[in-house]
Amino acid sequence: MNARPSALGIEGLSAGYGRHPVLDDITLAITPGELLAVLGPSGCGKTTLLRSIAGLHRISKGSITIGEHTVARDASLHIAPERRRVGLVPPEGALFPHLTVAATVGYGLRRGTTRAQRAAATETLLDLVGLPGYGKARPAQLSGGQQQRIALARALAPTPAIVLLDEPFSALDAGLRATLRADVRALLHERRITSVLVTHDQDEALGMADRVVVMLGGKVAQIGTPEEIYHTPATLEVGQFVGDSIAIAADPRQAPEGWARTALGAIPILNGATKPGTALIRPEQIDITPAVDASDYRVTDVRFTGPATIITATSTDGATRARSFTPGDKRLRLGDPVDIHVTAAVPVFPG
Ligand SMILES: Nc1ncnc2c1ncn2[C@@H]1O[C@H](COP(=O)(O)OP(=O)(O)OP(=O)(O)O)[C@@H](O)[C@H]1O
Repeated sequence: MNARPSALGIEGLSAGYGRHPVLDDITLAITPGELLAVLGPSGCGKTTLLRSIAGLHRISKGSITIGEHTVARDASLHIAPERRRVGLVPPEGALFPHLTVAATVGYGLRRGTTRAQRAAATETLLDLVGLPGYGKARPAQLSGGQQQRIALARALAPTPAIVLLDEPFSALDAGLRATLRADVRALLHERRITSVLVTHDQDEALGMADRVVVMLGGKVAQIGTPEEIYHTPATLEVGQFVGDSIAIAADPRQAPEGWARTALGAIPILNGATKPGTALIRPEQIDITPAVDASDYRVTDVRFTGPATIITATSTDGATRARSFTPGDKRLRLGDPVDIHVTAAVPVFPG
């Protein structure tokens, strides 16, 4: 038994729109202070899950528990959003244009506090999100990133049990997105704020979260640490959705134990597969080097990206292609004959 209470527990949750089912039997638990990312392609139901937790969408089956309180059970129990102690940060802040920053953040502070207490608490929150002294500003005077910081301060004001972030950085340009991700992650961790981050951005999910839930087609496909999701995907589908990869036929029969025969030669395998299947290989697990002898592979693309050069090699019959990330310039040119080595043990999936 796990003695640690969950900050959020979801059991057998199903939900949809009218007759259109979206979420199918979702079960997951979040520990206090954890940052969980929900990662999935567009339309898989991420926002519906977040809105169900927030109480903005009625579930049809299962239950949602926040701390010790069950806030939704089947279609029969539905606690109103304002009584769930959740703070929501929507994709583009959705700040009221006519309210000042102080009024926006102060709005969420608990009733019963004096004006002076609210002003002090507001300033503390603005400090926390890196915008001290911005109380008098209005949304139109703020950048997109500043608006998102205010939306976070507003969500944190009533000291919620859980903060839900719905694609909070999607409207920002790349540089600002990276800064804000790092700042928000540090803030949530320092304060041990339990949070759920919905995103379709893999870098964001892997780089920010303590654990990641991969959702495919309304179901939980895998829950794990970013490293587990990336290196030991539960299925070929998860592996192909998260990160770059190539998939090739692999046959562990007629190969030494722990190895499989593939079009790239014998490769080491991870998960003890004994039947023919499909190996999933990441570009950083592939080494492409100038051919020592005659080779069936030629360089078909060289792409410089700054920190790495991406080299693609293709077999002369066109059937097999491998991609490799290599730091710097490997002095390979289009058309060069090459050898391909798989440098790490990789998973093999059935089929
Ligand atoms: N109000 C609605 N009425 C009917 N169907 C809806 C409604 N909102 C969403 N859907 C449908 O539910 C499914 C899941 O939508 P949802 O917004 O939860 O997905 P998502 O994973 O958040 O997608 P995205 O990353 O594009 O925001 C989609 O097929 C969508 O068309």
